[in-house]
Amino acid sequence: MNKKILIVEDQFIEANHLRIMLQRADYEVCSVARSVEQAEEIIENERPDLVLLDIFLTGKRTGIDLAVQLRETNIPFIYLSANSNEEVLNAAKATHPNGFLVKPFREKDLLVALQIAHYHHENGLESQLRKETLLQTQLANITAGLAAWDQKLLMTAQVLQPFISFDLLAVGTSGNAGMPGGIIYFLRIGFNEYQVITQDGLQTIANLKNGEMEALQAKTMLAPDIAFYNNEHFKLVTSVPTMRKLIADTFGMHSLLELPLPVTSAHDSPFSFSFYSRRDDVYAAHHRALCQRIRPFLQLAKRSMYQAEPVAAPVGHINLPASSPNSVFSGIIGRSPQLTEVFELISQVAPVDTSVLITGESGTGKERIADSIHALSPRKNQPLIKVNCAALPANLIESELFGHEKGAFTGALEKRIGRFEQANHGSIFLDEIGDMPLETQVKLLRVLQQKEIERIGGKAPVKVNIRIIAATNRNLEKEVAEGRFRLDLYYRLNVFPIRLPSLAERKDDIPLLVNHFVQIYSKKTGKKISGVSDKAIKNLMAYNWPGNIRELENLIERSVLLAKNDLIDHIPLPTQQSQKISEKAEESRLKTIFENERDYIIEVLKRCNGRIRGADGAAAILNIPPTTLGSKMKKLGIRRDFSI
Ligand SMILES: Nc1ncnc2c1ncn2[C@@H]1O[C@H](COP(=O)(O)OP(=O)(O)OP(=O)(O)O)[C@@H](O)[C@H]1O
Repeated sequence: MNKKILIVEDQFIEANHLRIMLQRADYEVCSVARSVEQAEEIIENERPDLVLLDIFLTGKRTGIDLAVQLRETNIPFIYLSANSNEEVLNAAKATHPNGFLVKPFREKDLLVALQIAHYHHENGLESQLRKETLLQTQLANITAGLAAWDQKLLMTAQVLQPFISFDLLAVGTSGNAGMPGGIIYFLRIGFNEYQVITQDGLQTIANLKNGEMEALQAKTMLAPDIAFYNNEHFKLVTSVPTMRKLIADTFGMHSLLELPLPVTSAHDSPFSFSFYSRRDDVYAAHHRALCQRIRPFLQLAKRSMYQAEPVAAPVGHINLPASSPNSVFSGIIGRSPQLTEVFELISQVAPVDTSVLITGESGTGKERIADSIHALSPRKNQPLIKVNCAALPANLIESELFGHEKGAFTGALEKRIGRFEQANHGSIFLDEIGDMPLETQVKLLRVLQQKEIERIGGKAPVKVNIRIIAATNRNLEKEVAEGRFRLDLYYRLNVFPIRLPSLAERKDDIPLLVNHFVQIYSKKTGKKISGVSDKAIKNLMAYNWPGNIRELENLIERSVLLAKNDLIDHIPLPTQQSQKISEKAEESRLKTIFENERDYIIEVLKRCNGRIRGADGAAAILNIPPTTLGSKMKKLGIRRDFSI
């Protein structure tokens, strides 16, 4: 059956042109809307399979306003816009479009974008369904199991987390009709690690007197049905003294999703799951829809808990050791909520073959994340081939990636198997994908679409079965807007984006990281260093880490090398401030080889305007190959814009 497309475009000529292109490709154009209002009416009557959506339309509302509704009703859409302004792109991106075409575009671009959008939509739906079936099975297994009720609750919290992300889950009954423990709280303290807090425990943490909590509970009216509260709504529901306000204030929560279970008999008391998140604007209509679908399973789980052997209610707050998938991420140090979120994304995406795009500043650990995605995937016993797209010379990149036949070009003395073929049945990590030349991008797109490669000089394409993990520290939307990165490739790669927070965004992880690196480098150097003083840690926490974890690691390595005592009590930081204050002192201080090398490379890069390759590039002046310069810059934490 032909797919039904709705065009939302207020320019008559453009809309007509689109209609012709679509009909030529056998799509059915159900209508053309000039405003959001018209589009809403058509969507209600026709339910198109996909919407092509201009951003600026006749009337007050924009395509971005309509996109929010399309997302909620699960209709895929592609933006069409002439406006490449970054702010608009960011607002559009926040609505998770299935594609973005920058006007003017070619017929070919439109057709590829449509194919990609359908592919993503269908795959997204399919994998969502698969995951949800798994969730239902897990809930049914918990229900049928023999664990005590508090264990069952903990297991329920754990299996819900990937679907409804929460920092605190309050679950239970305020009526206390036979349910031991009343309400119990699960505070997330790590990936799959929860602190279990009883009502007594909460009273202690919140510093309440006897009777005060009961008074708050009595004033807390549960919503009659599933409801979520973000932003202003959240402020409103937490403005009056109730349990919601108590939890929001005590734990710094900003969003709430409430899932009450239906009361089915006179003996039943109100029982609910309340998911709280520290992030703003987390819960949405799709969470409400999911809650509706899983509610019958939770109802069964609740009954089984009533029947479970009553055990003494836990006193105070206790830690229930959860099975520890943390160990899977053992090389990735950190427990901050920002990193925990990344772990969650990894565990969701690793088992499926979806392409992953890891973004984040240089030195945030993108390569580590790629390693763990591969290690957690069914391909873990097959190779993970790593390619640094920025370090490959432009004239060799193709033969490096796709291989060549003997004699394919001057100098091709032997047949060469490219990296893609080496990665067959495994994964390929394309680091610095934003630096890939445009001509190679076209070829990569073909690998993604057709799952085959062509060796240079080869006679027939070779089928490959590869999982793609790409990473970049560039802003790819900006690269697309400026014509340096292909939009169709961007959408193919950006199926599952993972953004790694900078170290400055997760400073809570600094003490753990410092400890980790101290241990590594003490072992390497054979020194017995017990740790770093509190004062030094405080200084490290105050610094803003432009070179991220790599910079921290380098600094600790140097401090361990230079340490004279078993406790490192001072770590000199390259802060701009301290540099200014003590410029004189700095002049008289002898620099280390590390600092000298770094400063010299930065100086040369500045003179070459950041150019690395070519006769007047930094590598030629330094008389080293560009690839060596690239790895030195990486090691020394120097970015391409030669800042550190
Ligand atoms: N969470 C972490 N725990 C421990 N070590 C880490 C962590 N994240 C990164 N590292 C270490 O920091 C250094 C930089 O990490 P990595 O090379 O993965 O960064 P990157 O984001 O890929 O950098 P670039 O964009 O420059 O390629 C590596 O030595 C890595 O082992």
